[in-house]
Amino acid sequence: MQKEIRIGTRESQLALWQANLVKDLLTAQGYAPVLVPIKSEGDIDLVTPLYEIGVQGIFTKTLDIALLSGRIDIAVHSLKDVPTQLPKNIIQAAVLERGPVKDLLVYQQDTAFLDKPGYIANIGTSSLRRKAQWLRRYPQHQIHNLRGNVNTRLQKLASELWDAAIFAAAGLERIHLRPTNSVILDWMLPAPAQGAVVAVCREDDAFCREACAPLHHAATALCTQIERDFLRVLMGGCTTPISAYAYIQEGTLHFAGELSSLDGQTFLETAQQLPVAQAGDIGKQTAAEILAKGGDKIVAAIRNAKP
Ligand SMILES: NCc1[nH]cc(CCC(=O)O)c1CC(=O)O
Repeated sequence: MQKEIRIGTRESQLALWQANLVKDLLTAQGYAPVLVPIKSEGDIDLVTPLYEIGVQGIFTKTLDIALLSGRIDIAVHSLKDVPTQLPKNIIQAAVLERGPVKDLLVYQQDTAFLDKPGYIANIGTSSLRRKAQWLRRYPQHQIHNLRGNVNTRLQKLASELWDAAIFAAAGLERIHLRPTNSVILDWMLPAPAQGAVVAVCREDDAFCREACAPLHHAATALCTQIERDFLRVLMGGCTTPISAYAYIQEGTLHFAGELSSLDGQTFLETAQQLPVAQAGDIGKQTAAEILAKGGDKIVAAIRNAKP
């Protein structure tokens, strides 16, 4: 009999969808995976000192601990939620082929409000990146905080008198919750690694690394690594108005990245195209250039604005 692979996941509908995807792919490879849903960090007795293992991300912390303590063998995450610095002894075992990348506007009535001059629309989002880009395009609009998982955020939008709210298309489309009243925001530059799913495991777990290897999608891994390099060099793992998107078309890697002030009024951006084979360091390089061009001042202002 095959050795069981325990896949740890958060309990939201999207998290379970992602974990089931990994489960199905591993099953197809002949493995015997089982899901281990794990409650959010508040429900767990945290004995292991976090600072010792260097665990950072609020979404990934609990699963990192479960992994390092041997309670699970693999953890599945939205790569967007994973800190750029992984904890010691945790590695990306597989970056899955990317799904929908863009952001999505879910509106209450229609989108006519976008073209009404002077109209002060109410828009829900808690993302600094979405807020900054939205306010640059629609400076008069009012942004409202909208937290929670995609299900609770959709409910909240429906219960508020807001005009619209912004979501990751991947989050809604994957669990078939994209409402008819929605439109892709093609002009909005997504978050680093948006739409990508990662399976992580312990570095010393040769069995799981081998099991996950066929799930790895090299092009997605390269593109998201470039995007996350851009984020890491600019700002580290904090939530920030940093956007980055890389994709490959006919051997050419296209990269766009942006650092914005919180109000969206000041921003520095980069757009690059180069052969895939030469693209590995482009996220790091362009982030360093942006810092040197005054990005350091934008970053300092963002840090100081934080409570
Ligand atoms: N920040 C939460 C989060 N993390 C991943 C997704 C959706 C899936 C993805 O972007 O890969 C979402 C929801 C959202 O941003 O609307």
